[in-house]
Amino acid sequence: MEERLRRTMMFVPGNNAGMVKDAGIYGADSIMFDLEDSVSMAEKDAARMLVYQALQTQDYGDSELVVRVNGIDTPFFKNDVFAMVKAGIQVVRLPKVESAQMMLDLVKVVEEAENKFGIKPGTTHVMAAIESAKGVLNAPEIAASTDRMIGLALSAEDYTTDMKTHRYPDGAELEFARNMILHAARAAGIAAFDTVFTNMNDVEGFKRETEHIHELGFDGKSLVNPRQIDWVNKIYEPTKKEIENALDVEAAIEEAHQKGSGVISMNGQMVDRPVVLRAQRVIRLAKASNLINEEGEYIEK
Ligand SMILES: CC(C)(COP(=O)(O)OP(=O)(O)OC[C@H]1O[C@@H](n2cnc3c(N)ncnc32)[C@H](O)[C@@H]1OP(=O)(O)O)[C@@H](O)C(=O)NCCC(=O)NCCSC(=O)C[C@@](O)(CC(=O)O)C(=O)O
Ligand SMILES: [Mg+2]
Repeated sequence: MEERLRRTMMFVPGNNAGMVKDAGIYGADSIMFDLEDSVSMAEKDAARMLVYQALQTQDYGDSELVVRVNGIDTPFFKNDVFAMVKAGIQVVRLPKVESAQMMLDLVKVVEEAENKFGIKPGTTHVMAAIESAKGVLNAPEIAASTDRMIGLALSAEDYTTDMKTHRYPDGAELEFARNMILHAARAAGIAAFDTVFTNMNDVEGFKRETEHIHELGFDGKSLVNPRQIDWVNKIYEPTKKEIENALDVEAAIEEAHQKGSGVISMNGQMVDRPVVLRAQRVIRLAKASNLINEEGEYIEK
């Protein structure tokens, strides 16, 4: 199955009826309804109900639908998971994950809910938000905890609090966590999401951070505002040179396969499986940015 692009995962406060209703119009790769920290204690039940109803009635287009449920140790957790699974959510994001066991406990409840509501077992995927030193150190076992996992996310607001620091413009305080999470995710074959950037007035800071995590190899970022979607997409857009090279690689490997080989030389450059995989990702990103036409050619903008 073709890997899904997950450049932008936008938080939508689950108690904000307007935002929940319109969340589909911005073109986020993933929409993440939040039942946790953006919702006050008094509104937990109302938010769950609002998101449940929206999932039944709204059209969110091609966006992947994710919900951040309340933590496993809260009185809201089980009701959140049951309601969201019943509503057909695609991914349940568990906050403040510190061990593989927490993911297994989540999966047990997801399984119960799938059985209860007659949903095909295994349909609902899960992901973990890493928000503490313990979570970062256990990232490899968390990433590999269950076949339902689609990704790990760094949650820098809680993480920096746990580390007794705060966020700095150069992001040095996050480098270890970023690298651990990225390596754990890649080793398990799942996605890695960088953290939210919450200062809406610092557009340059947001872009600098996104360029950095793009270079490191993150699939994308968690976002708090729709304006951030285009900025991320622009940074993840491949260049004309990268796209043309990827198209040449596809053609060259096709020729190699026809000759019964898995490797070929293209302008003196060896083309083999890893080069092909990179080219395929470039082509997926280019298609998502409308930079390749039906005939598979680069579109000059
Ligand atoms: C930041 C701000 C207040 C700015 O307000 P502003 O008013 O300046 O926004 P404007 O740009 O003016 O809005 C223009 C139009 O977009 C609409 N619109 C805006 N935001 C939208 C949105 N998110 N979804 C859909 N629609 C949206 C809006 O309704 C308006 O629509 P309209 O009136 O029709 O024009 C607002 O965005 C917002 O509330 N964001 C969500 C905050 C949130 O969810 N926080 C919790 C997650 S973090 C966390 O918990 C930390 C973490 O756990 C994270 C981890 O784990 O990763 C960790 O530890 O790190
Ligand atoms: Mg948090």
